[in-house]
Amino acid sequence: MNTRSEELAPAVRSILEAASERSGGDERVSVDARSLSEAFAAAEADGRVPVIAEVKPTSPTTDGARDDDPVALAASMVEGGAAALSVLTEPEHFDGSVENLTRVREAVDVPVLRKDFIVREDQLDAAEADLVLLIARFVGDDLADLVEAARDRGFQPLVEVHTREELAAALAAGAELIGVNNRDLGRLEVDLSTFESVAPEVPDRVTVIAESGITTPADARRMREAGADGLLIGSAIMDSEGEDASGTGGDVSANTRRFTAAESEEEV
Ligand SMILES: O=C(O)c1ccccc1NCC(=O)[C@H](O)[C@H](O)COP(=O)(O)O
Repeated sequence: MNTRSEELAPAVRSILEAASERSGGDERVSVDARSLSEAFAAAEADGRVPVIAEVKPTSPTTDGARDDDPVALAASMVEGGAAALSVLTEPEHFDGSVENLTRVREAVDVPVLRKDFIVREDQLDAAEADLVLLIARFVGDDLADLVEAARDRGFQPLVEVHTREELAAALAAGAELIGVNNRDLGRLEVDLSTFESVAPEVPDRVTVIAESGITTPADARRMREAGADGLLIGSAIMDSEGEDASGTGGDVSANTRRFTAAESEEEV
C-alpha cells in the first residue's frame, strides 16, 4: 500500500489502518461471476439507466444509520430496477460485513460488488462476489498484481480512480472496469465535475462507472451525458428521510427507480 496518509481525511486514514489489520480468508476462493457488462446491456435494452445500488448502512459522511435487513434492502433495489448491487463489507466505519455480502448474493440474481478497502491479496479470499473493488490510490504499485490475482479467482476487478494519473495507472494495470469516484478521499468532498474531467480519457473498450455524489435524476443524466456506462449510488438510495416528488420517504425501491428511470422520464 503506497498511500500518502498525510493527505487523507482522518476518517479515511482510520479506514486504511483498520483495513491493513484485517485478515483475509482461510482458503483461496474461486468465483463463477455474473457479468456486469451483460447486466448493464440488459438494463439499457429495457430503458433503465444501469445503476449499481449500494447497500451502505452508514459511512463517515452519513448522519445516522439504516439497520434494515440487507437482503430486504437488496430486494428493494432490484425491484427498483438496479442492474447490479454493491455491498459494503467494511465493518468499523460502514457497518458492513462479509455475512451481508454472502446473504445478499445468495438472494439476488444480479451481479454483486464487494465494496471494501482491500490492500492485500489474501483479503480477496474473505468472501465470494461477482466484482471486487480495488482503489488505485490505496494499492499503488500493487495494483497490477491485485488485478491479476482477482481475475485468477474469477472476480471482475473494478478499479476505482479519482484523477487522470490514477486512471493511467489503472489502464496500465489492465483494468477493464473503471470507477471514477467523485468523492475526494483526501477531503471527503464530492464534485461531479471530477467524472467529467477524467471520463474523456477512458478508452471506449473500457466500461466506466460514475461513483458518489449522485443525488438526483438530473445528476444521473449529467453523468450519463458525460459518458458514464453506469452509476454507483449509495446514500441517495439508502436515504431513509428523503422524499421524492410522490412524497415517498425512505422507500428504497422508489429511491432506486428515481435513478434507473432518469432517462425515461423528466424529473418532476
Ligand atoms: O461514503 C463515504 O462517506 C466515504 C467516506 C470515506 C471513504 C469512502 C466513502 N464512500 C465509499 C464510496 O465510494 C461510496 O460509498 C459510493 O461511491 C457511493 O457514494 P454515495 O452515492 O455518495 O453514497
